[in-house]
Amino acid sequence: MNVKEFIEGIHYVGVNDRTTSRFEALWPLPSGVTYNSYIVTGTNKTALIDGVEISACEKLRDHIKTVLGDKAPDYLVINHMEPDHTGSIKVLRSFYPEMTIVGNAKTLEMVKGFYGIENNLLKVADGNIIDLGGMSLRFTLTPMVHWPETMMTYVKEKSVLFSGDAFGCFGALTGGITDSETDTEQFIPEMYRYYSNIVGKYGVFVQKALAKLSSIKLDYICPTHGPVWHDEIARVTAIYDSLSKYEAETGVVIVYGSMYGNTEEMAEVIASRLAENGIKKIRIHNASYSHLSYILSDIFRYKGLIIGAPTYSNTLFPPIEALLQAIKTREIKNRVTASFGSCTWAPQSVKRINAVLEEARLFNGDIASPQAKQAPDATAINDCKTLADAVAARLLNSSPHT
Ligand SMILES: Cc1cc2nc3c(=O)[nH]c(=O)nc-3n(C[C@H](O)[C@H](O)[C@H](O)COP(=O)(O)O)c2cc1C
Repeated sequence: MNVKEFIEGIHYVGVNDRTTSRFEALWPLPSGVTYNSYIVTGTNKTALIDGVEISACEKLRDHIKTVLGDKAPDYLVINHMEPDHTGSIKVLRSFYPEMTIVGNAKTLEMVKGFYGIENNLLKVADGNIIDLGGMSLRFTLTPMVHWPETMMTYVKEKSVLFSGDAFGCFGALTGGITDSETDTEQFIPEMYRYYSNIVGKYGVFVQKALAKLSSIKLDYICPTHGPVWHDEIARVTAIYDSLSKYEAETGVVIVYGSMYGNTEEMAEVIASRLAENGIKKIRIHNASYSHLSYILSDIFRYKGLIIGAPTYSNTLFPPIEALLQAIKTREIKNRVTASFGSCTWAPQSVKRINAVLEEARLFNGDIASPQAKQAPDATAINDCKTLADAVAARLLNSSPHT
């Protein structure tokens, strides 16, 4: 049972889920996920911060009982309405009818809309404080750090921030609750994947939230997924700062689609030539086999992006079309991009890749796109090498993390 008083007066009461295979019915969960919930105990009142997904509700209730016995929490604070945190609130309400649900104006509208709950609600605004007795909850609105209602809750007396989805990651906990007690290397890649897929579109809003939080003292960050951050606060806030500015490391992601190996051969030539040019961090994805979430995670991480595809029914091979739309949706910026493709009679794939890159403001028109007709011939191979040289030169001449 994951119940632990990790700071005096603050308990972790969250739940591990190792059976749901896809988060939001989209993102694979090879190591599971957590639904984090916390209890803050003051001398007069108690507050449950964030709830859990409906299937985890019974476990959450057991955890609450372990901490509070038969007493009900006085408040349930909702930092984020997404049902992986609120799916349980109707049932929790039936367990604890006297518990007041706390949220901002947008949250409470959603509480009514999703769950039909209209009574015993407390509306809070930016900067409002609830005093629990020796512990206080201060609310900071951080809209669009995922949804419009998202907010964070700060306990000044302990310098603890309940950050909602921000700083969260996929992966169930493996015994330890805080980063001091666990191997965080299992979670950091999953923080990149979580950010890129779930929060990535909202970089501007993450920057606004980071600015709002910059003056407060942070000893613990308690997100809704993954471990509680304490020792590694500087590391995870730097990751968030960098990702939300669309900064990237020197490295190249090559993503390609290929049915019969012709486009794949071009990808291999490009990768070899990049390596000859001194690029070490090269990540290659066959888009029919790598899950989109891992491809996007690498694209957020590395500065170079080279996309290749065959022409398919007079347009683009479908997995690459889907990838391009996902890139566009996330408004990814500041990448060195290039494209390549293959066809048999009428080339369309490169035209389409470049058109979507252009719509996404990611098109570098000065790097030519190699095209193979049937198997790549000497000219196509040579053009792939020229492309790799141009991308490498751009990357090696720009400073890392820009
Ligand atoms: C279902 C299907 C649709 C295709 N549509 C086109 C097309 O519209 N125009 C074209 O020039 N080639 C088309 N091709 C041919 C491929 O683009 C070409 O063979 C290419 O080299 C395949 O690359 P790959 O070996 O990387 O899969 C099609 C091939 C398949 C299997």
